[in-house]
Amino acid sequence: MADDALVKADPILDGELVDDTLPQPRKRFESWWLRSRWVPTWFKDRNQARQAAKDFVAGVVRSPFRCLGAVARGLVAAARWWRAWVTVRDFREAAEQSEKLADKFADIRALTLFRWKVTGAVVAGAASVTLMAHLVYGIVALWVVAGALAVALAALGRRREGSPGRKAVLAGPRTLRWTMDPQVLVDAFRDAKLVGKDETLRLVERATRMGDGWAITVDLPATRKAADVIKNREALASALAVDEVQLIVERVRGNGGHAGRVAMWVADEDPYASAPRRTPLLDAARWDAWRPVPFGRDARDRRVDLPLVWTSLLVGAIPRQGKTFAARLAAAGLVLDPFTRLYVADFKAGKDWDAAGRVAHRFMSGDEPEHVLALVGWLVELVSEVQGRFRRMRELDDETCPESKVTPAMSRDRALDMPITAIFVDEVQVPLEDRTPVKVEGKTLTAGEYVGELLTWLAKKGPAAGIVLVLATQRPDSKTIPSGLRAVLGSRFALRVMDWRDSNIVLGEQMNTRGYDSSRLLASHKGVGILRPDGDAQAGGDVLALTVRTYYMPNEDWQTICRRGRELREAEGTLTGHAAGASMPELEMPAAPQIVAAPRDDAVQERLPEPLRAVVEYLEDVADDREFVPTSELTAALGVEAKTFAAQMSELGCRPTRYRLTGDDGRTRQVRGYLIAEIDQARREAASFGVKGAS
Ligand SMILES: Nc1ncnc2c1ncn2[C@@H]1O[C@H](COP(=O)(O)OP(=O)(O)OP(=O)(O)O)[C@@H](O)[C@H]1O
Repeated sequence: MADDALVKADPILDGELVDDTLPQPRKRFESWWLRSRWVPTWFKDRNQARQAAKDFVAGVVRSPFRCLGAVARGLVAAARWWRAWVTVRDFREAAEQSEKLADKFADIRALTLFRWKVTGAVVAGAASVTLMAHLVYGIVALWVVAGALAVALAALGRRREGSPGRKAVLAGPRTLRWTMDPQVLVDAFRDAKLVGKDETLRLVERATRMGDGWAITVDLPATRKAADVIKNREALASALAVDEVQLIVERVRGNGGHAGRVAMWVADEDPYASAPRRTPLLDAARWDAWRPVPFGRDARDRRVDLPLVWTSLLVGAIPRQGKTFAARLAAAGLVLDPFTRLYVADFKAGKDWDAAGRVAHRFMSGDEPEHVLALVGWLVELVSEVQGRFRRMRELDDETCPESKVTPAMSRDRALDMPITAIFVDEVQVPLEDRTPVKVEGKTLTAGEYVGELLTWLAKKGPAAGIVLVLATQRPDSKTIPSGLRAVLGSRFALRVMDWRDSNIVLGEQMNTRGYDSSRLLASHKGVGILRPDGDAQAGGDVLALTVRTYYMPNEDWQTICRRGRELREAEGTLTGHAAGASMPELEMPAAPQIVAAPRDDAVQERLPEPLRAVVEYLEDVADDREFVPTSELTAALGVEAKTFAAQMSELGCRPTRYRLTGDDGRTRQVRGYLIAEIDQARREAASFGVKGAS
């Protein structure tokens, strides 16, 4: 195809290198101007100035109508006052209340008559004065009188701050009224119980048109928190009469913000109803894996990029919501970097990932037990790769490797052989739930448990060594994804799930109470999910999480990207493994369950509670394949007192049992001790608890 042959060149940029990590000089006046409370915001910001000009023009155009309205209201108010005066209403009501109306009737009538006369005299006097003025000064006098009367009536009928006049029972749609009348916004905050009855908001930035919606920044009253507004976004959306997907509420952080400053944006219509956008990677000739990958757009149509290096990603959702599409987007950026090594395991066994076979170092698609065992093989391979990388990094000089972390230069240096290596596992619940037995260090585990352990180890240790883990699952429940694994996956993306518990499992505990619950997303909003970026990687600036609609990358675009990735690898000479046509190494597809060594994690071992740590170390030193170890042997070896030892071990979940042992003399005796499997179970539980506690 002709478009295959055409490769877009990188843009040629001309510029000057500026080290913006150094403190930048800023002119004092400029700094004062921008920070001062006395300088109006429209002098500081072009957008605000434009909006102020628009508001001014709108104000001028609307002013005759507003003036007319005020005069009419004034006329009504004056008429009401006069009626009450002329009928002596206050006197009459007081008499009614004290049940003396009959006694006072004559007085009231006399007073009414008198007030009518006064009214008549005033009207006649005013009319004759006006007439005389007209005769003396002509028509001008009439205009002056009418003008003075209008001004007086308009002043009487003007809307006073905080009293927007009489409210109709059915006020009609509230939508967007707040953009013109900030009092409506204050009322909405009060109705949503975000501010008290006597509290009000302070306008920081007036309502401005931004994209296809309106943005406004307000300060909450002292002690009220922006986090609560985010949490109760739905109530505020209801008070403003918009769908909650149209309302974006963010806390303003950093220098210009504080805990009570809220930036709101209200979309004119459902921001996800429009056609999805294609990924910009389609136009990129190549990509750098170290650059955050274009992932999607938020409701305000701002681009959201996802850093992948030095972190890992968990994608969770119910079926058909766009999980695979999201994971493929992350993969696309790495496919377009020829220095990246890819492992792709598609347990969905569909066609979605097939194109990755052209570029991947290891690739498989299937959901049989042999595929799970192949994955075990890959993971073991990656574990030893990570251990090897750390060993080699220790030997490198400080200039090449300043810390025990892969750098961009190191990842591209072929002599060092430490490329960014990403492993994508779609439908990761399939291997995690597999029950095929595998023997590890003489102990039998299910393949699922072992995959869980290996993935946890890789997610914890791998990122610094340039390993990126991307896992997608259809079943984000606590039984499928071990908590130890979840705790170490840095970035999370939750598309629609069944309930808030599943959402919390993907996004993290208590996220629903902080206003992030992906079970509330609409089924029709495919590809829309909540992204919780890695705190260290800072994908979304300072936000905790944000709603994103992923770019749309159908299969044909994905194939184009993979084809381009292959061409780039061919040109750089980095095509390896499966993509280069290498036959599957034995490790990849073992015929029978294989014995593989569990990775030893010194850091976790260090954190094991005593005396478990001492027991584990002793058993490792002895290194035999017994099923049972007598208590007497352990107490003698560790030099501890038997009773205390038994109590401590019980607390850690290891209870002693009686076991038949055959002695050297051939006689069988019953001894008390511990099953190795139980000790191992306690070790694993303590280790994963340690990870959770540390994170
Ligand atoms: N960003 C997007 N914009 C619009 N539609 C999308 C987007 N992402 C995914 N979709 C649509 O959602 C459908 C389901 O996507 P995908 O196959 O990724 O779902 P899945 O969650 O992986 O499903 P399963 O669990 O069945 O594997 C796709 O066919 C696609 O048309």
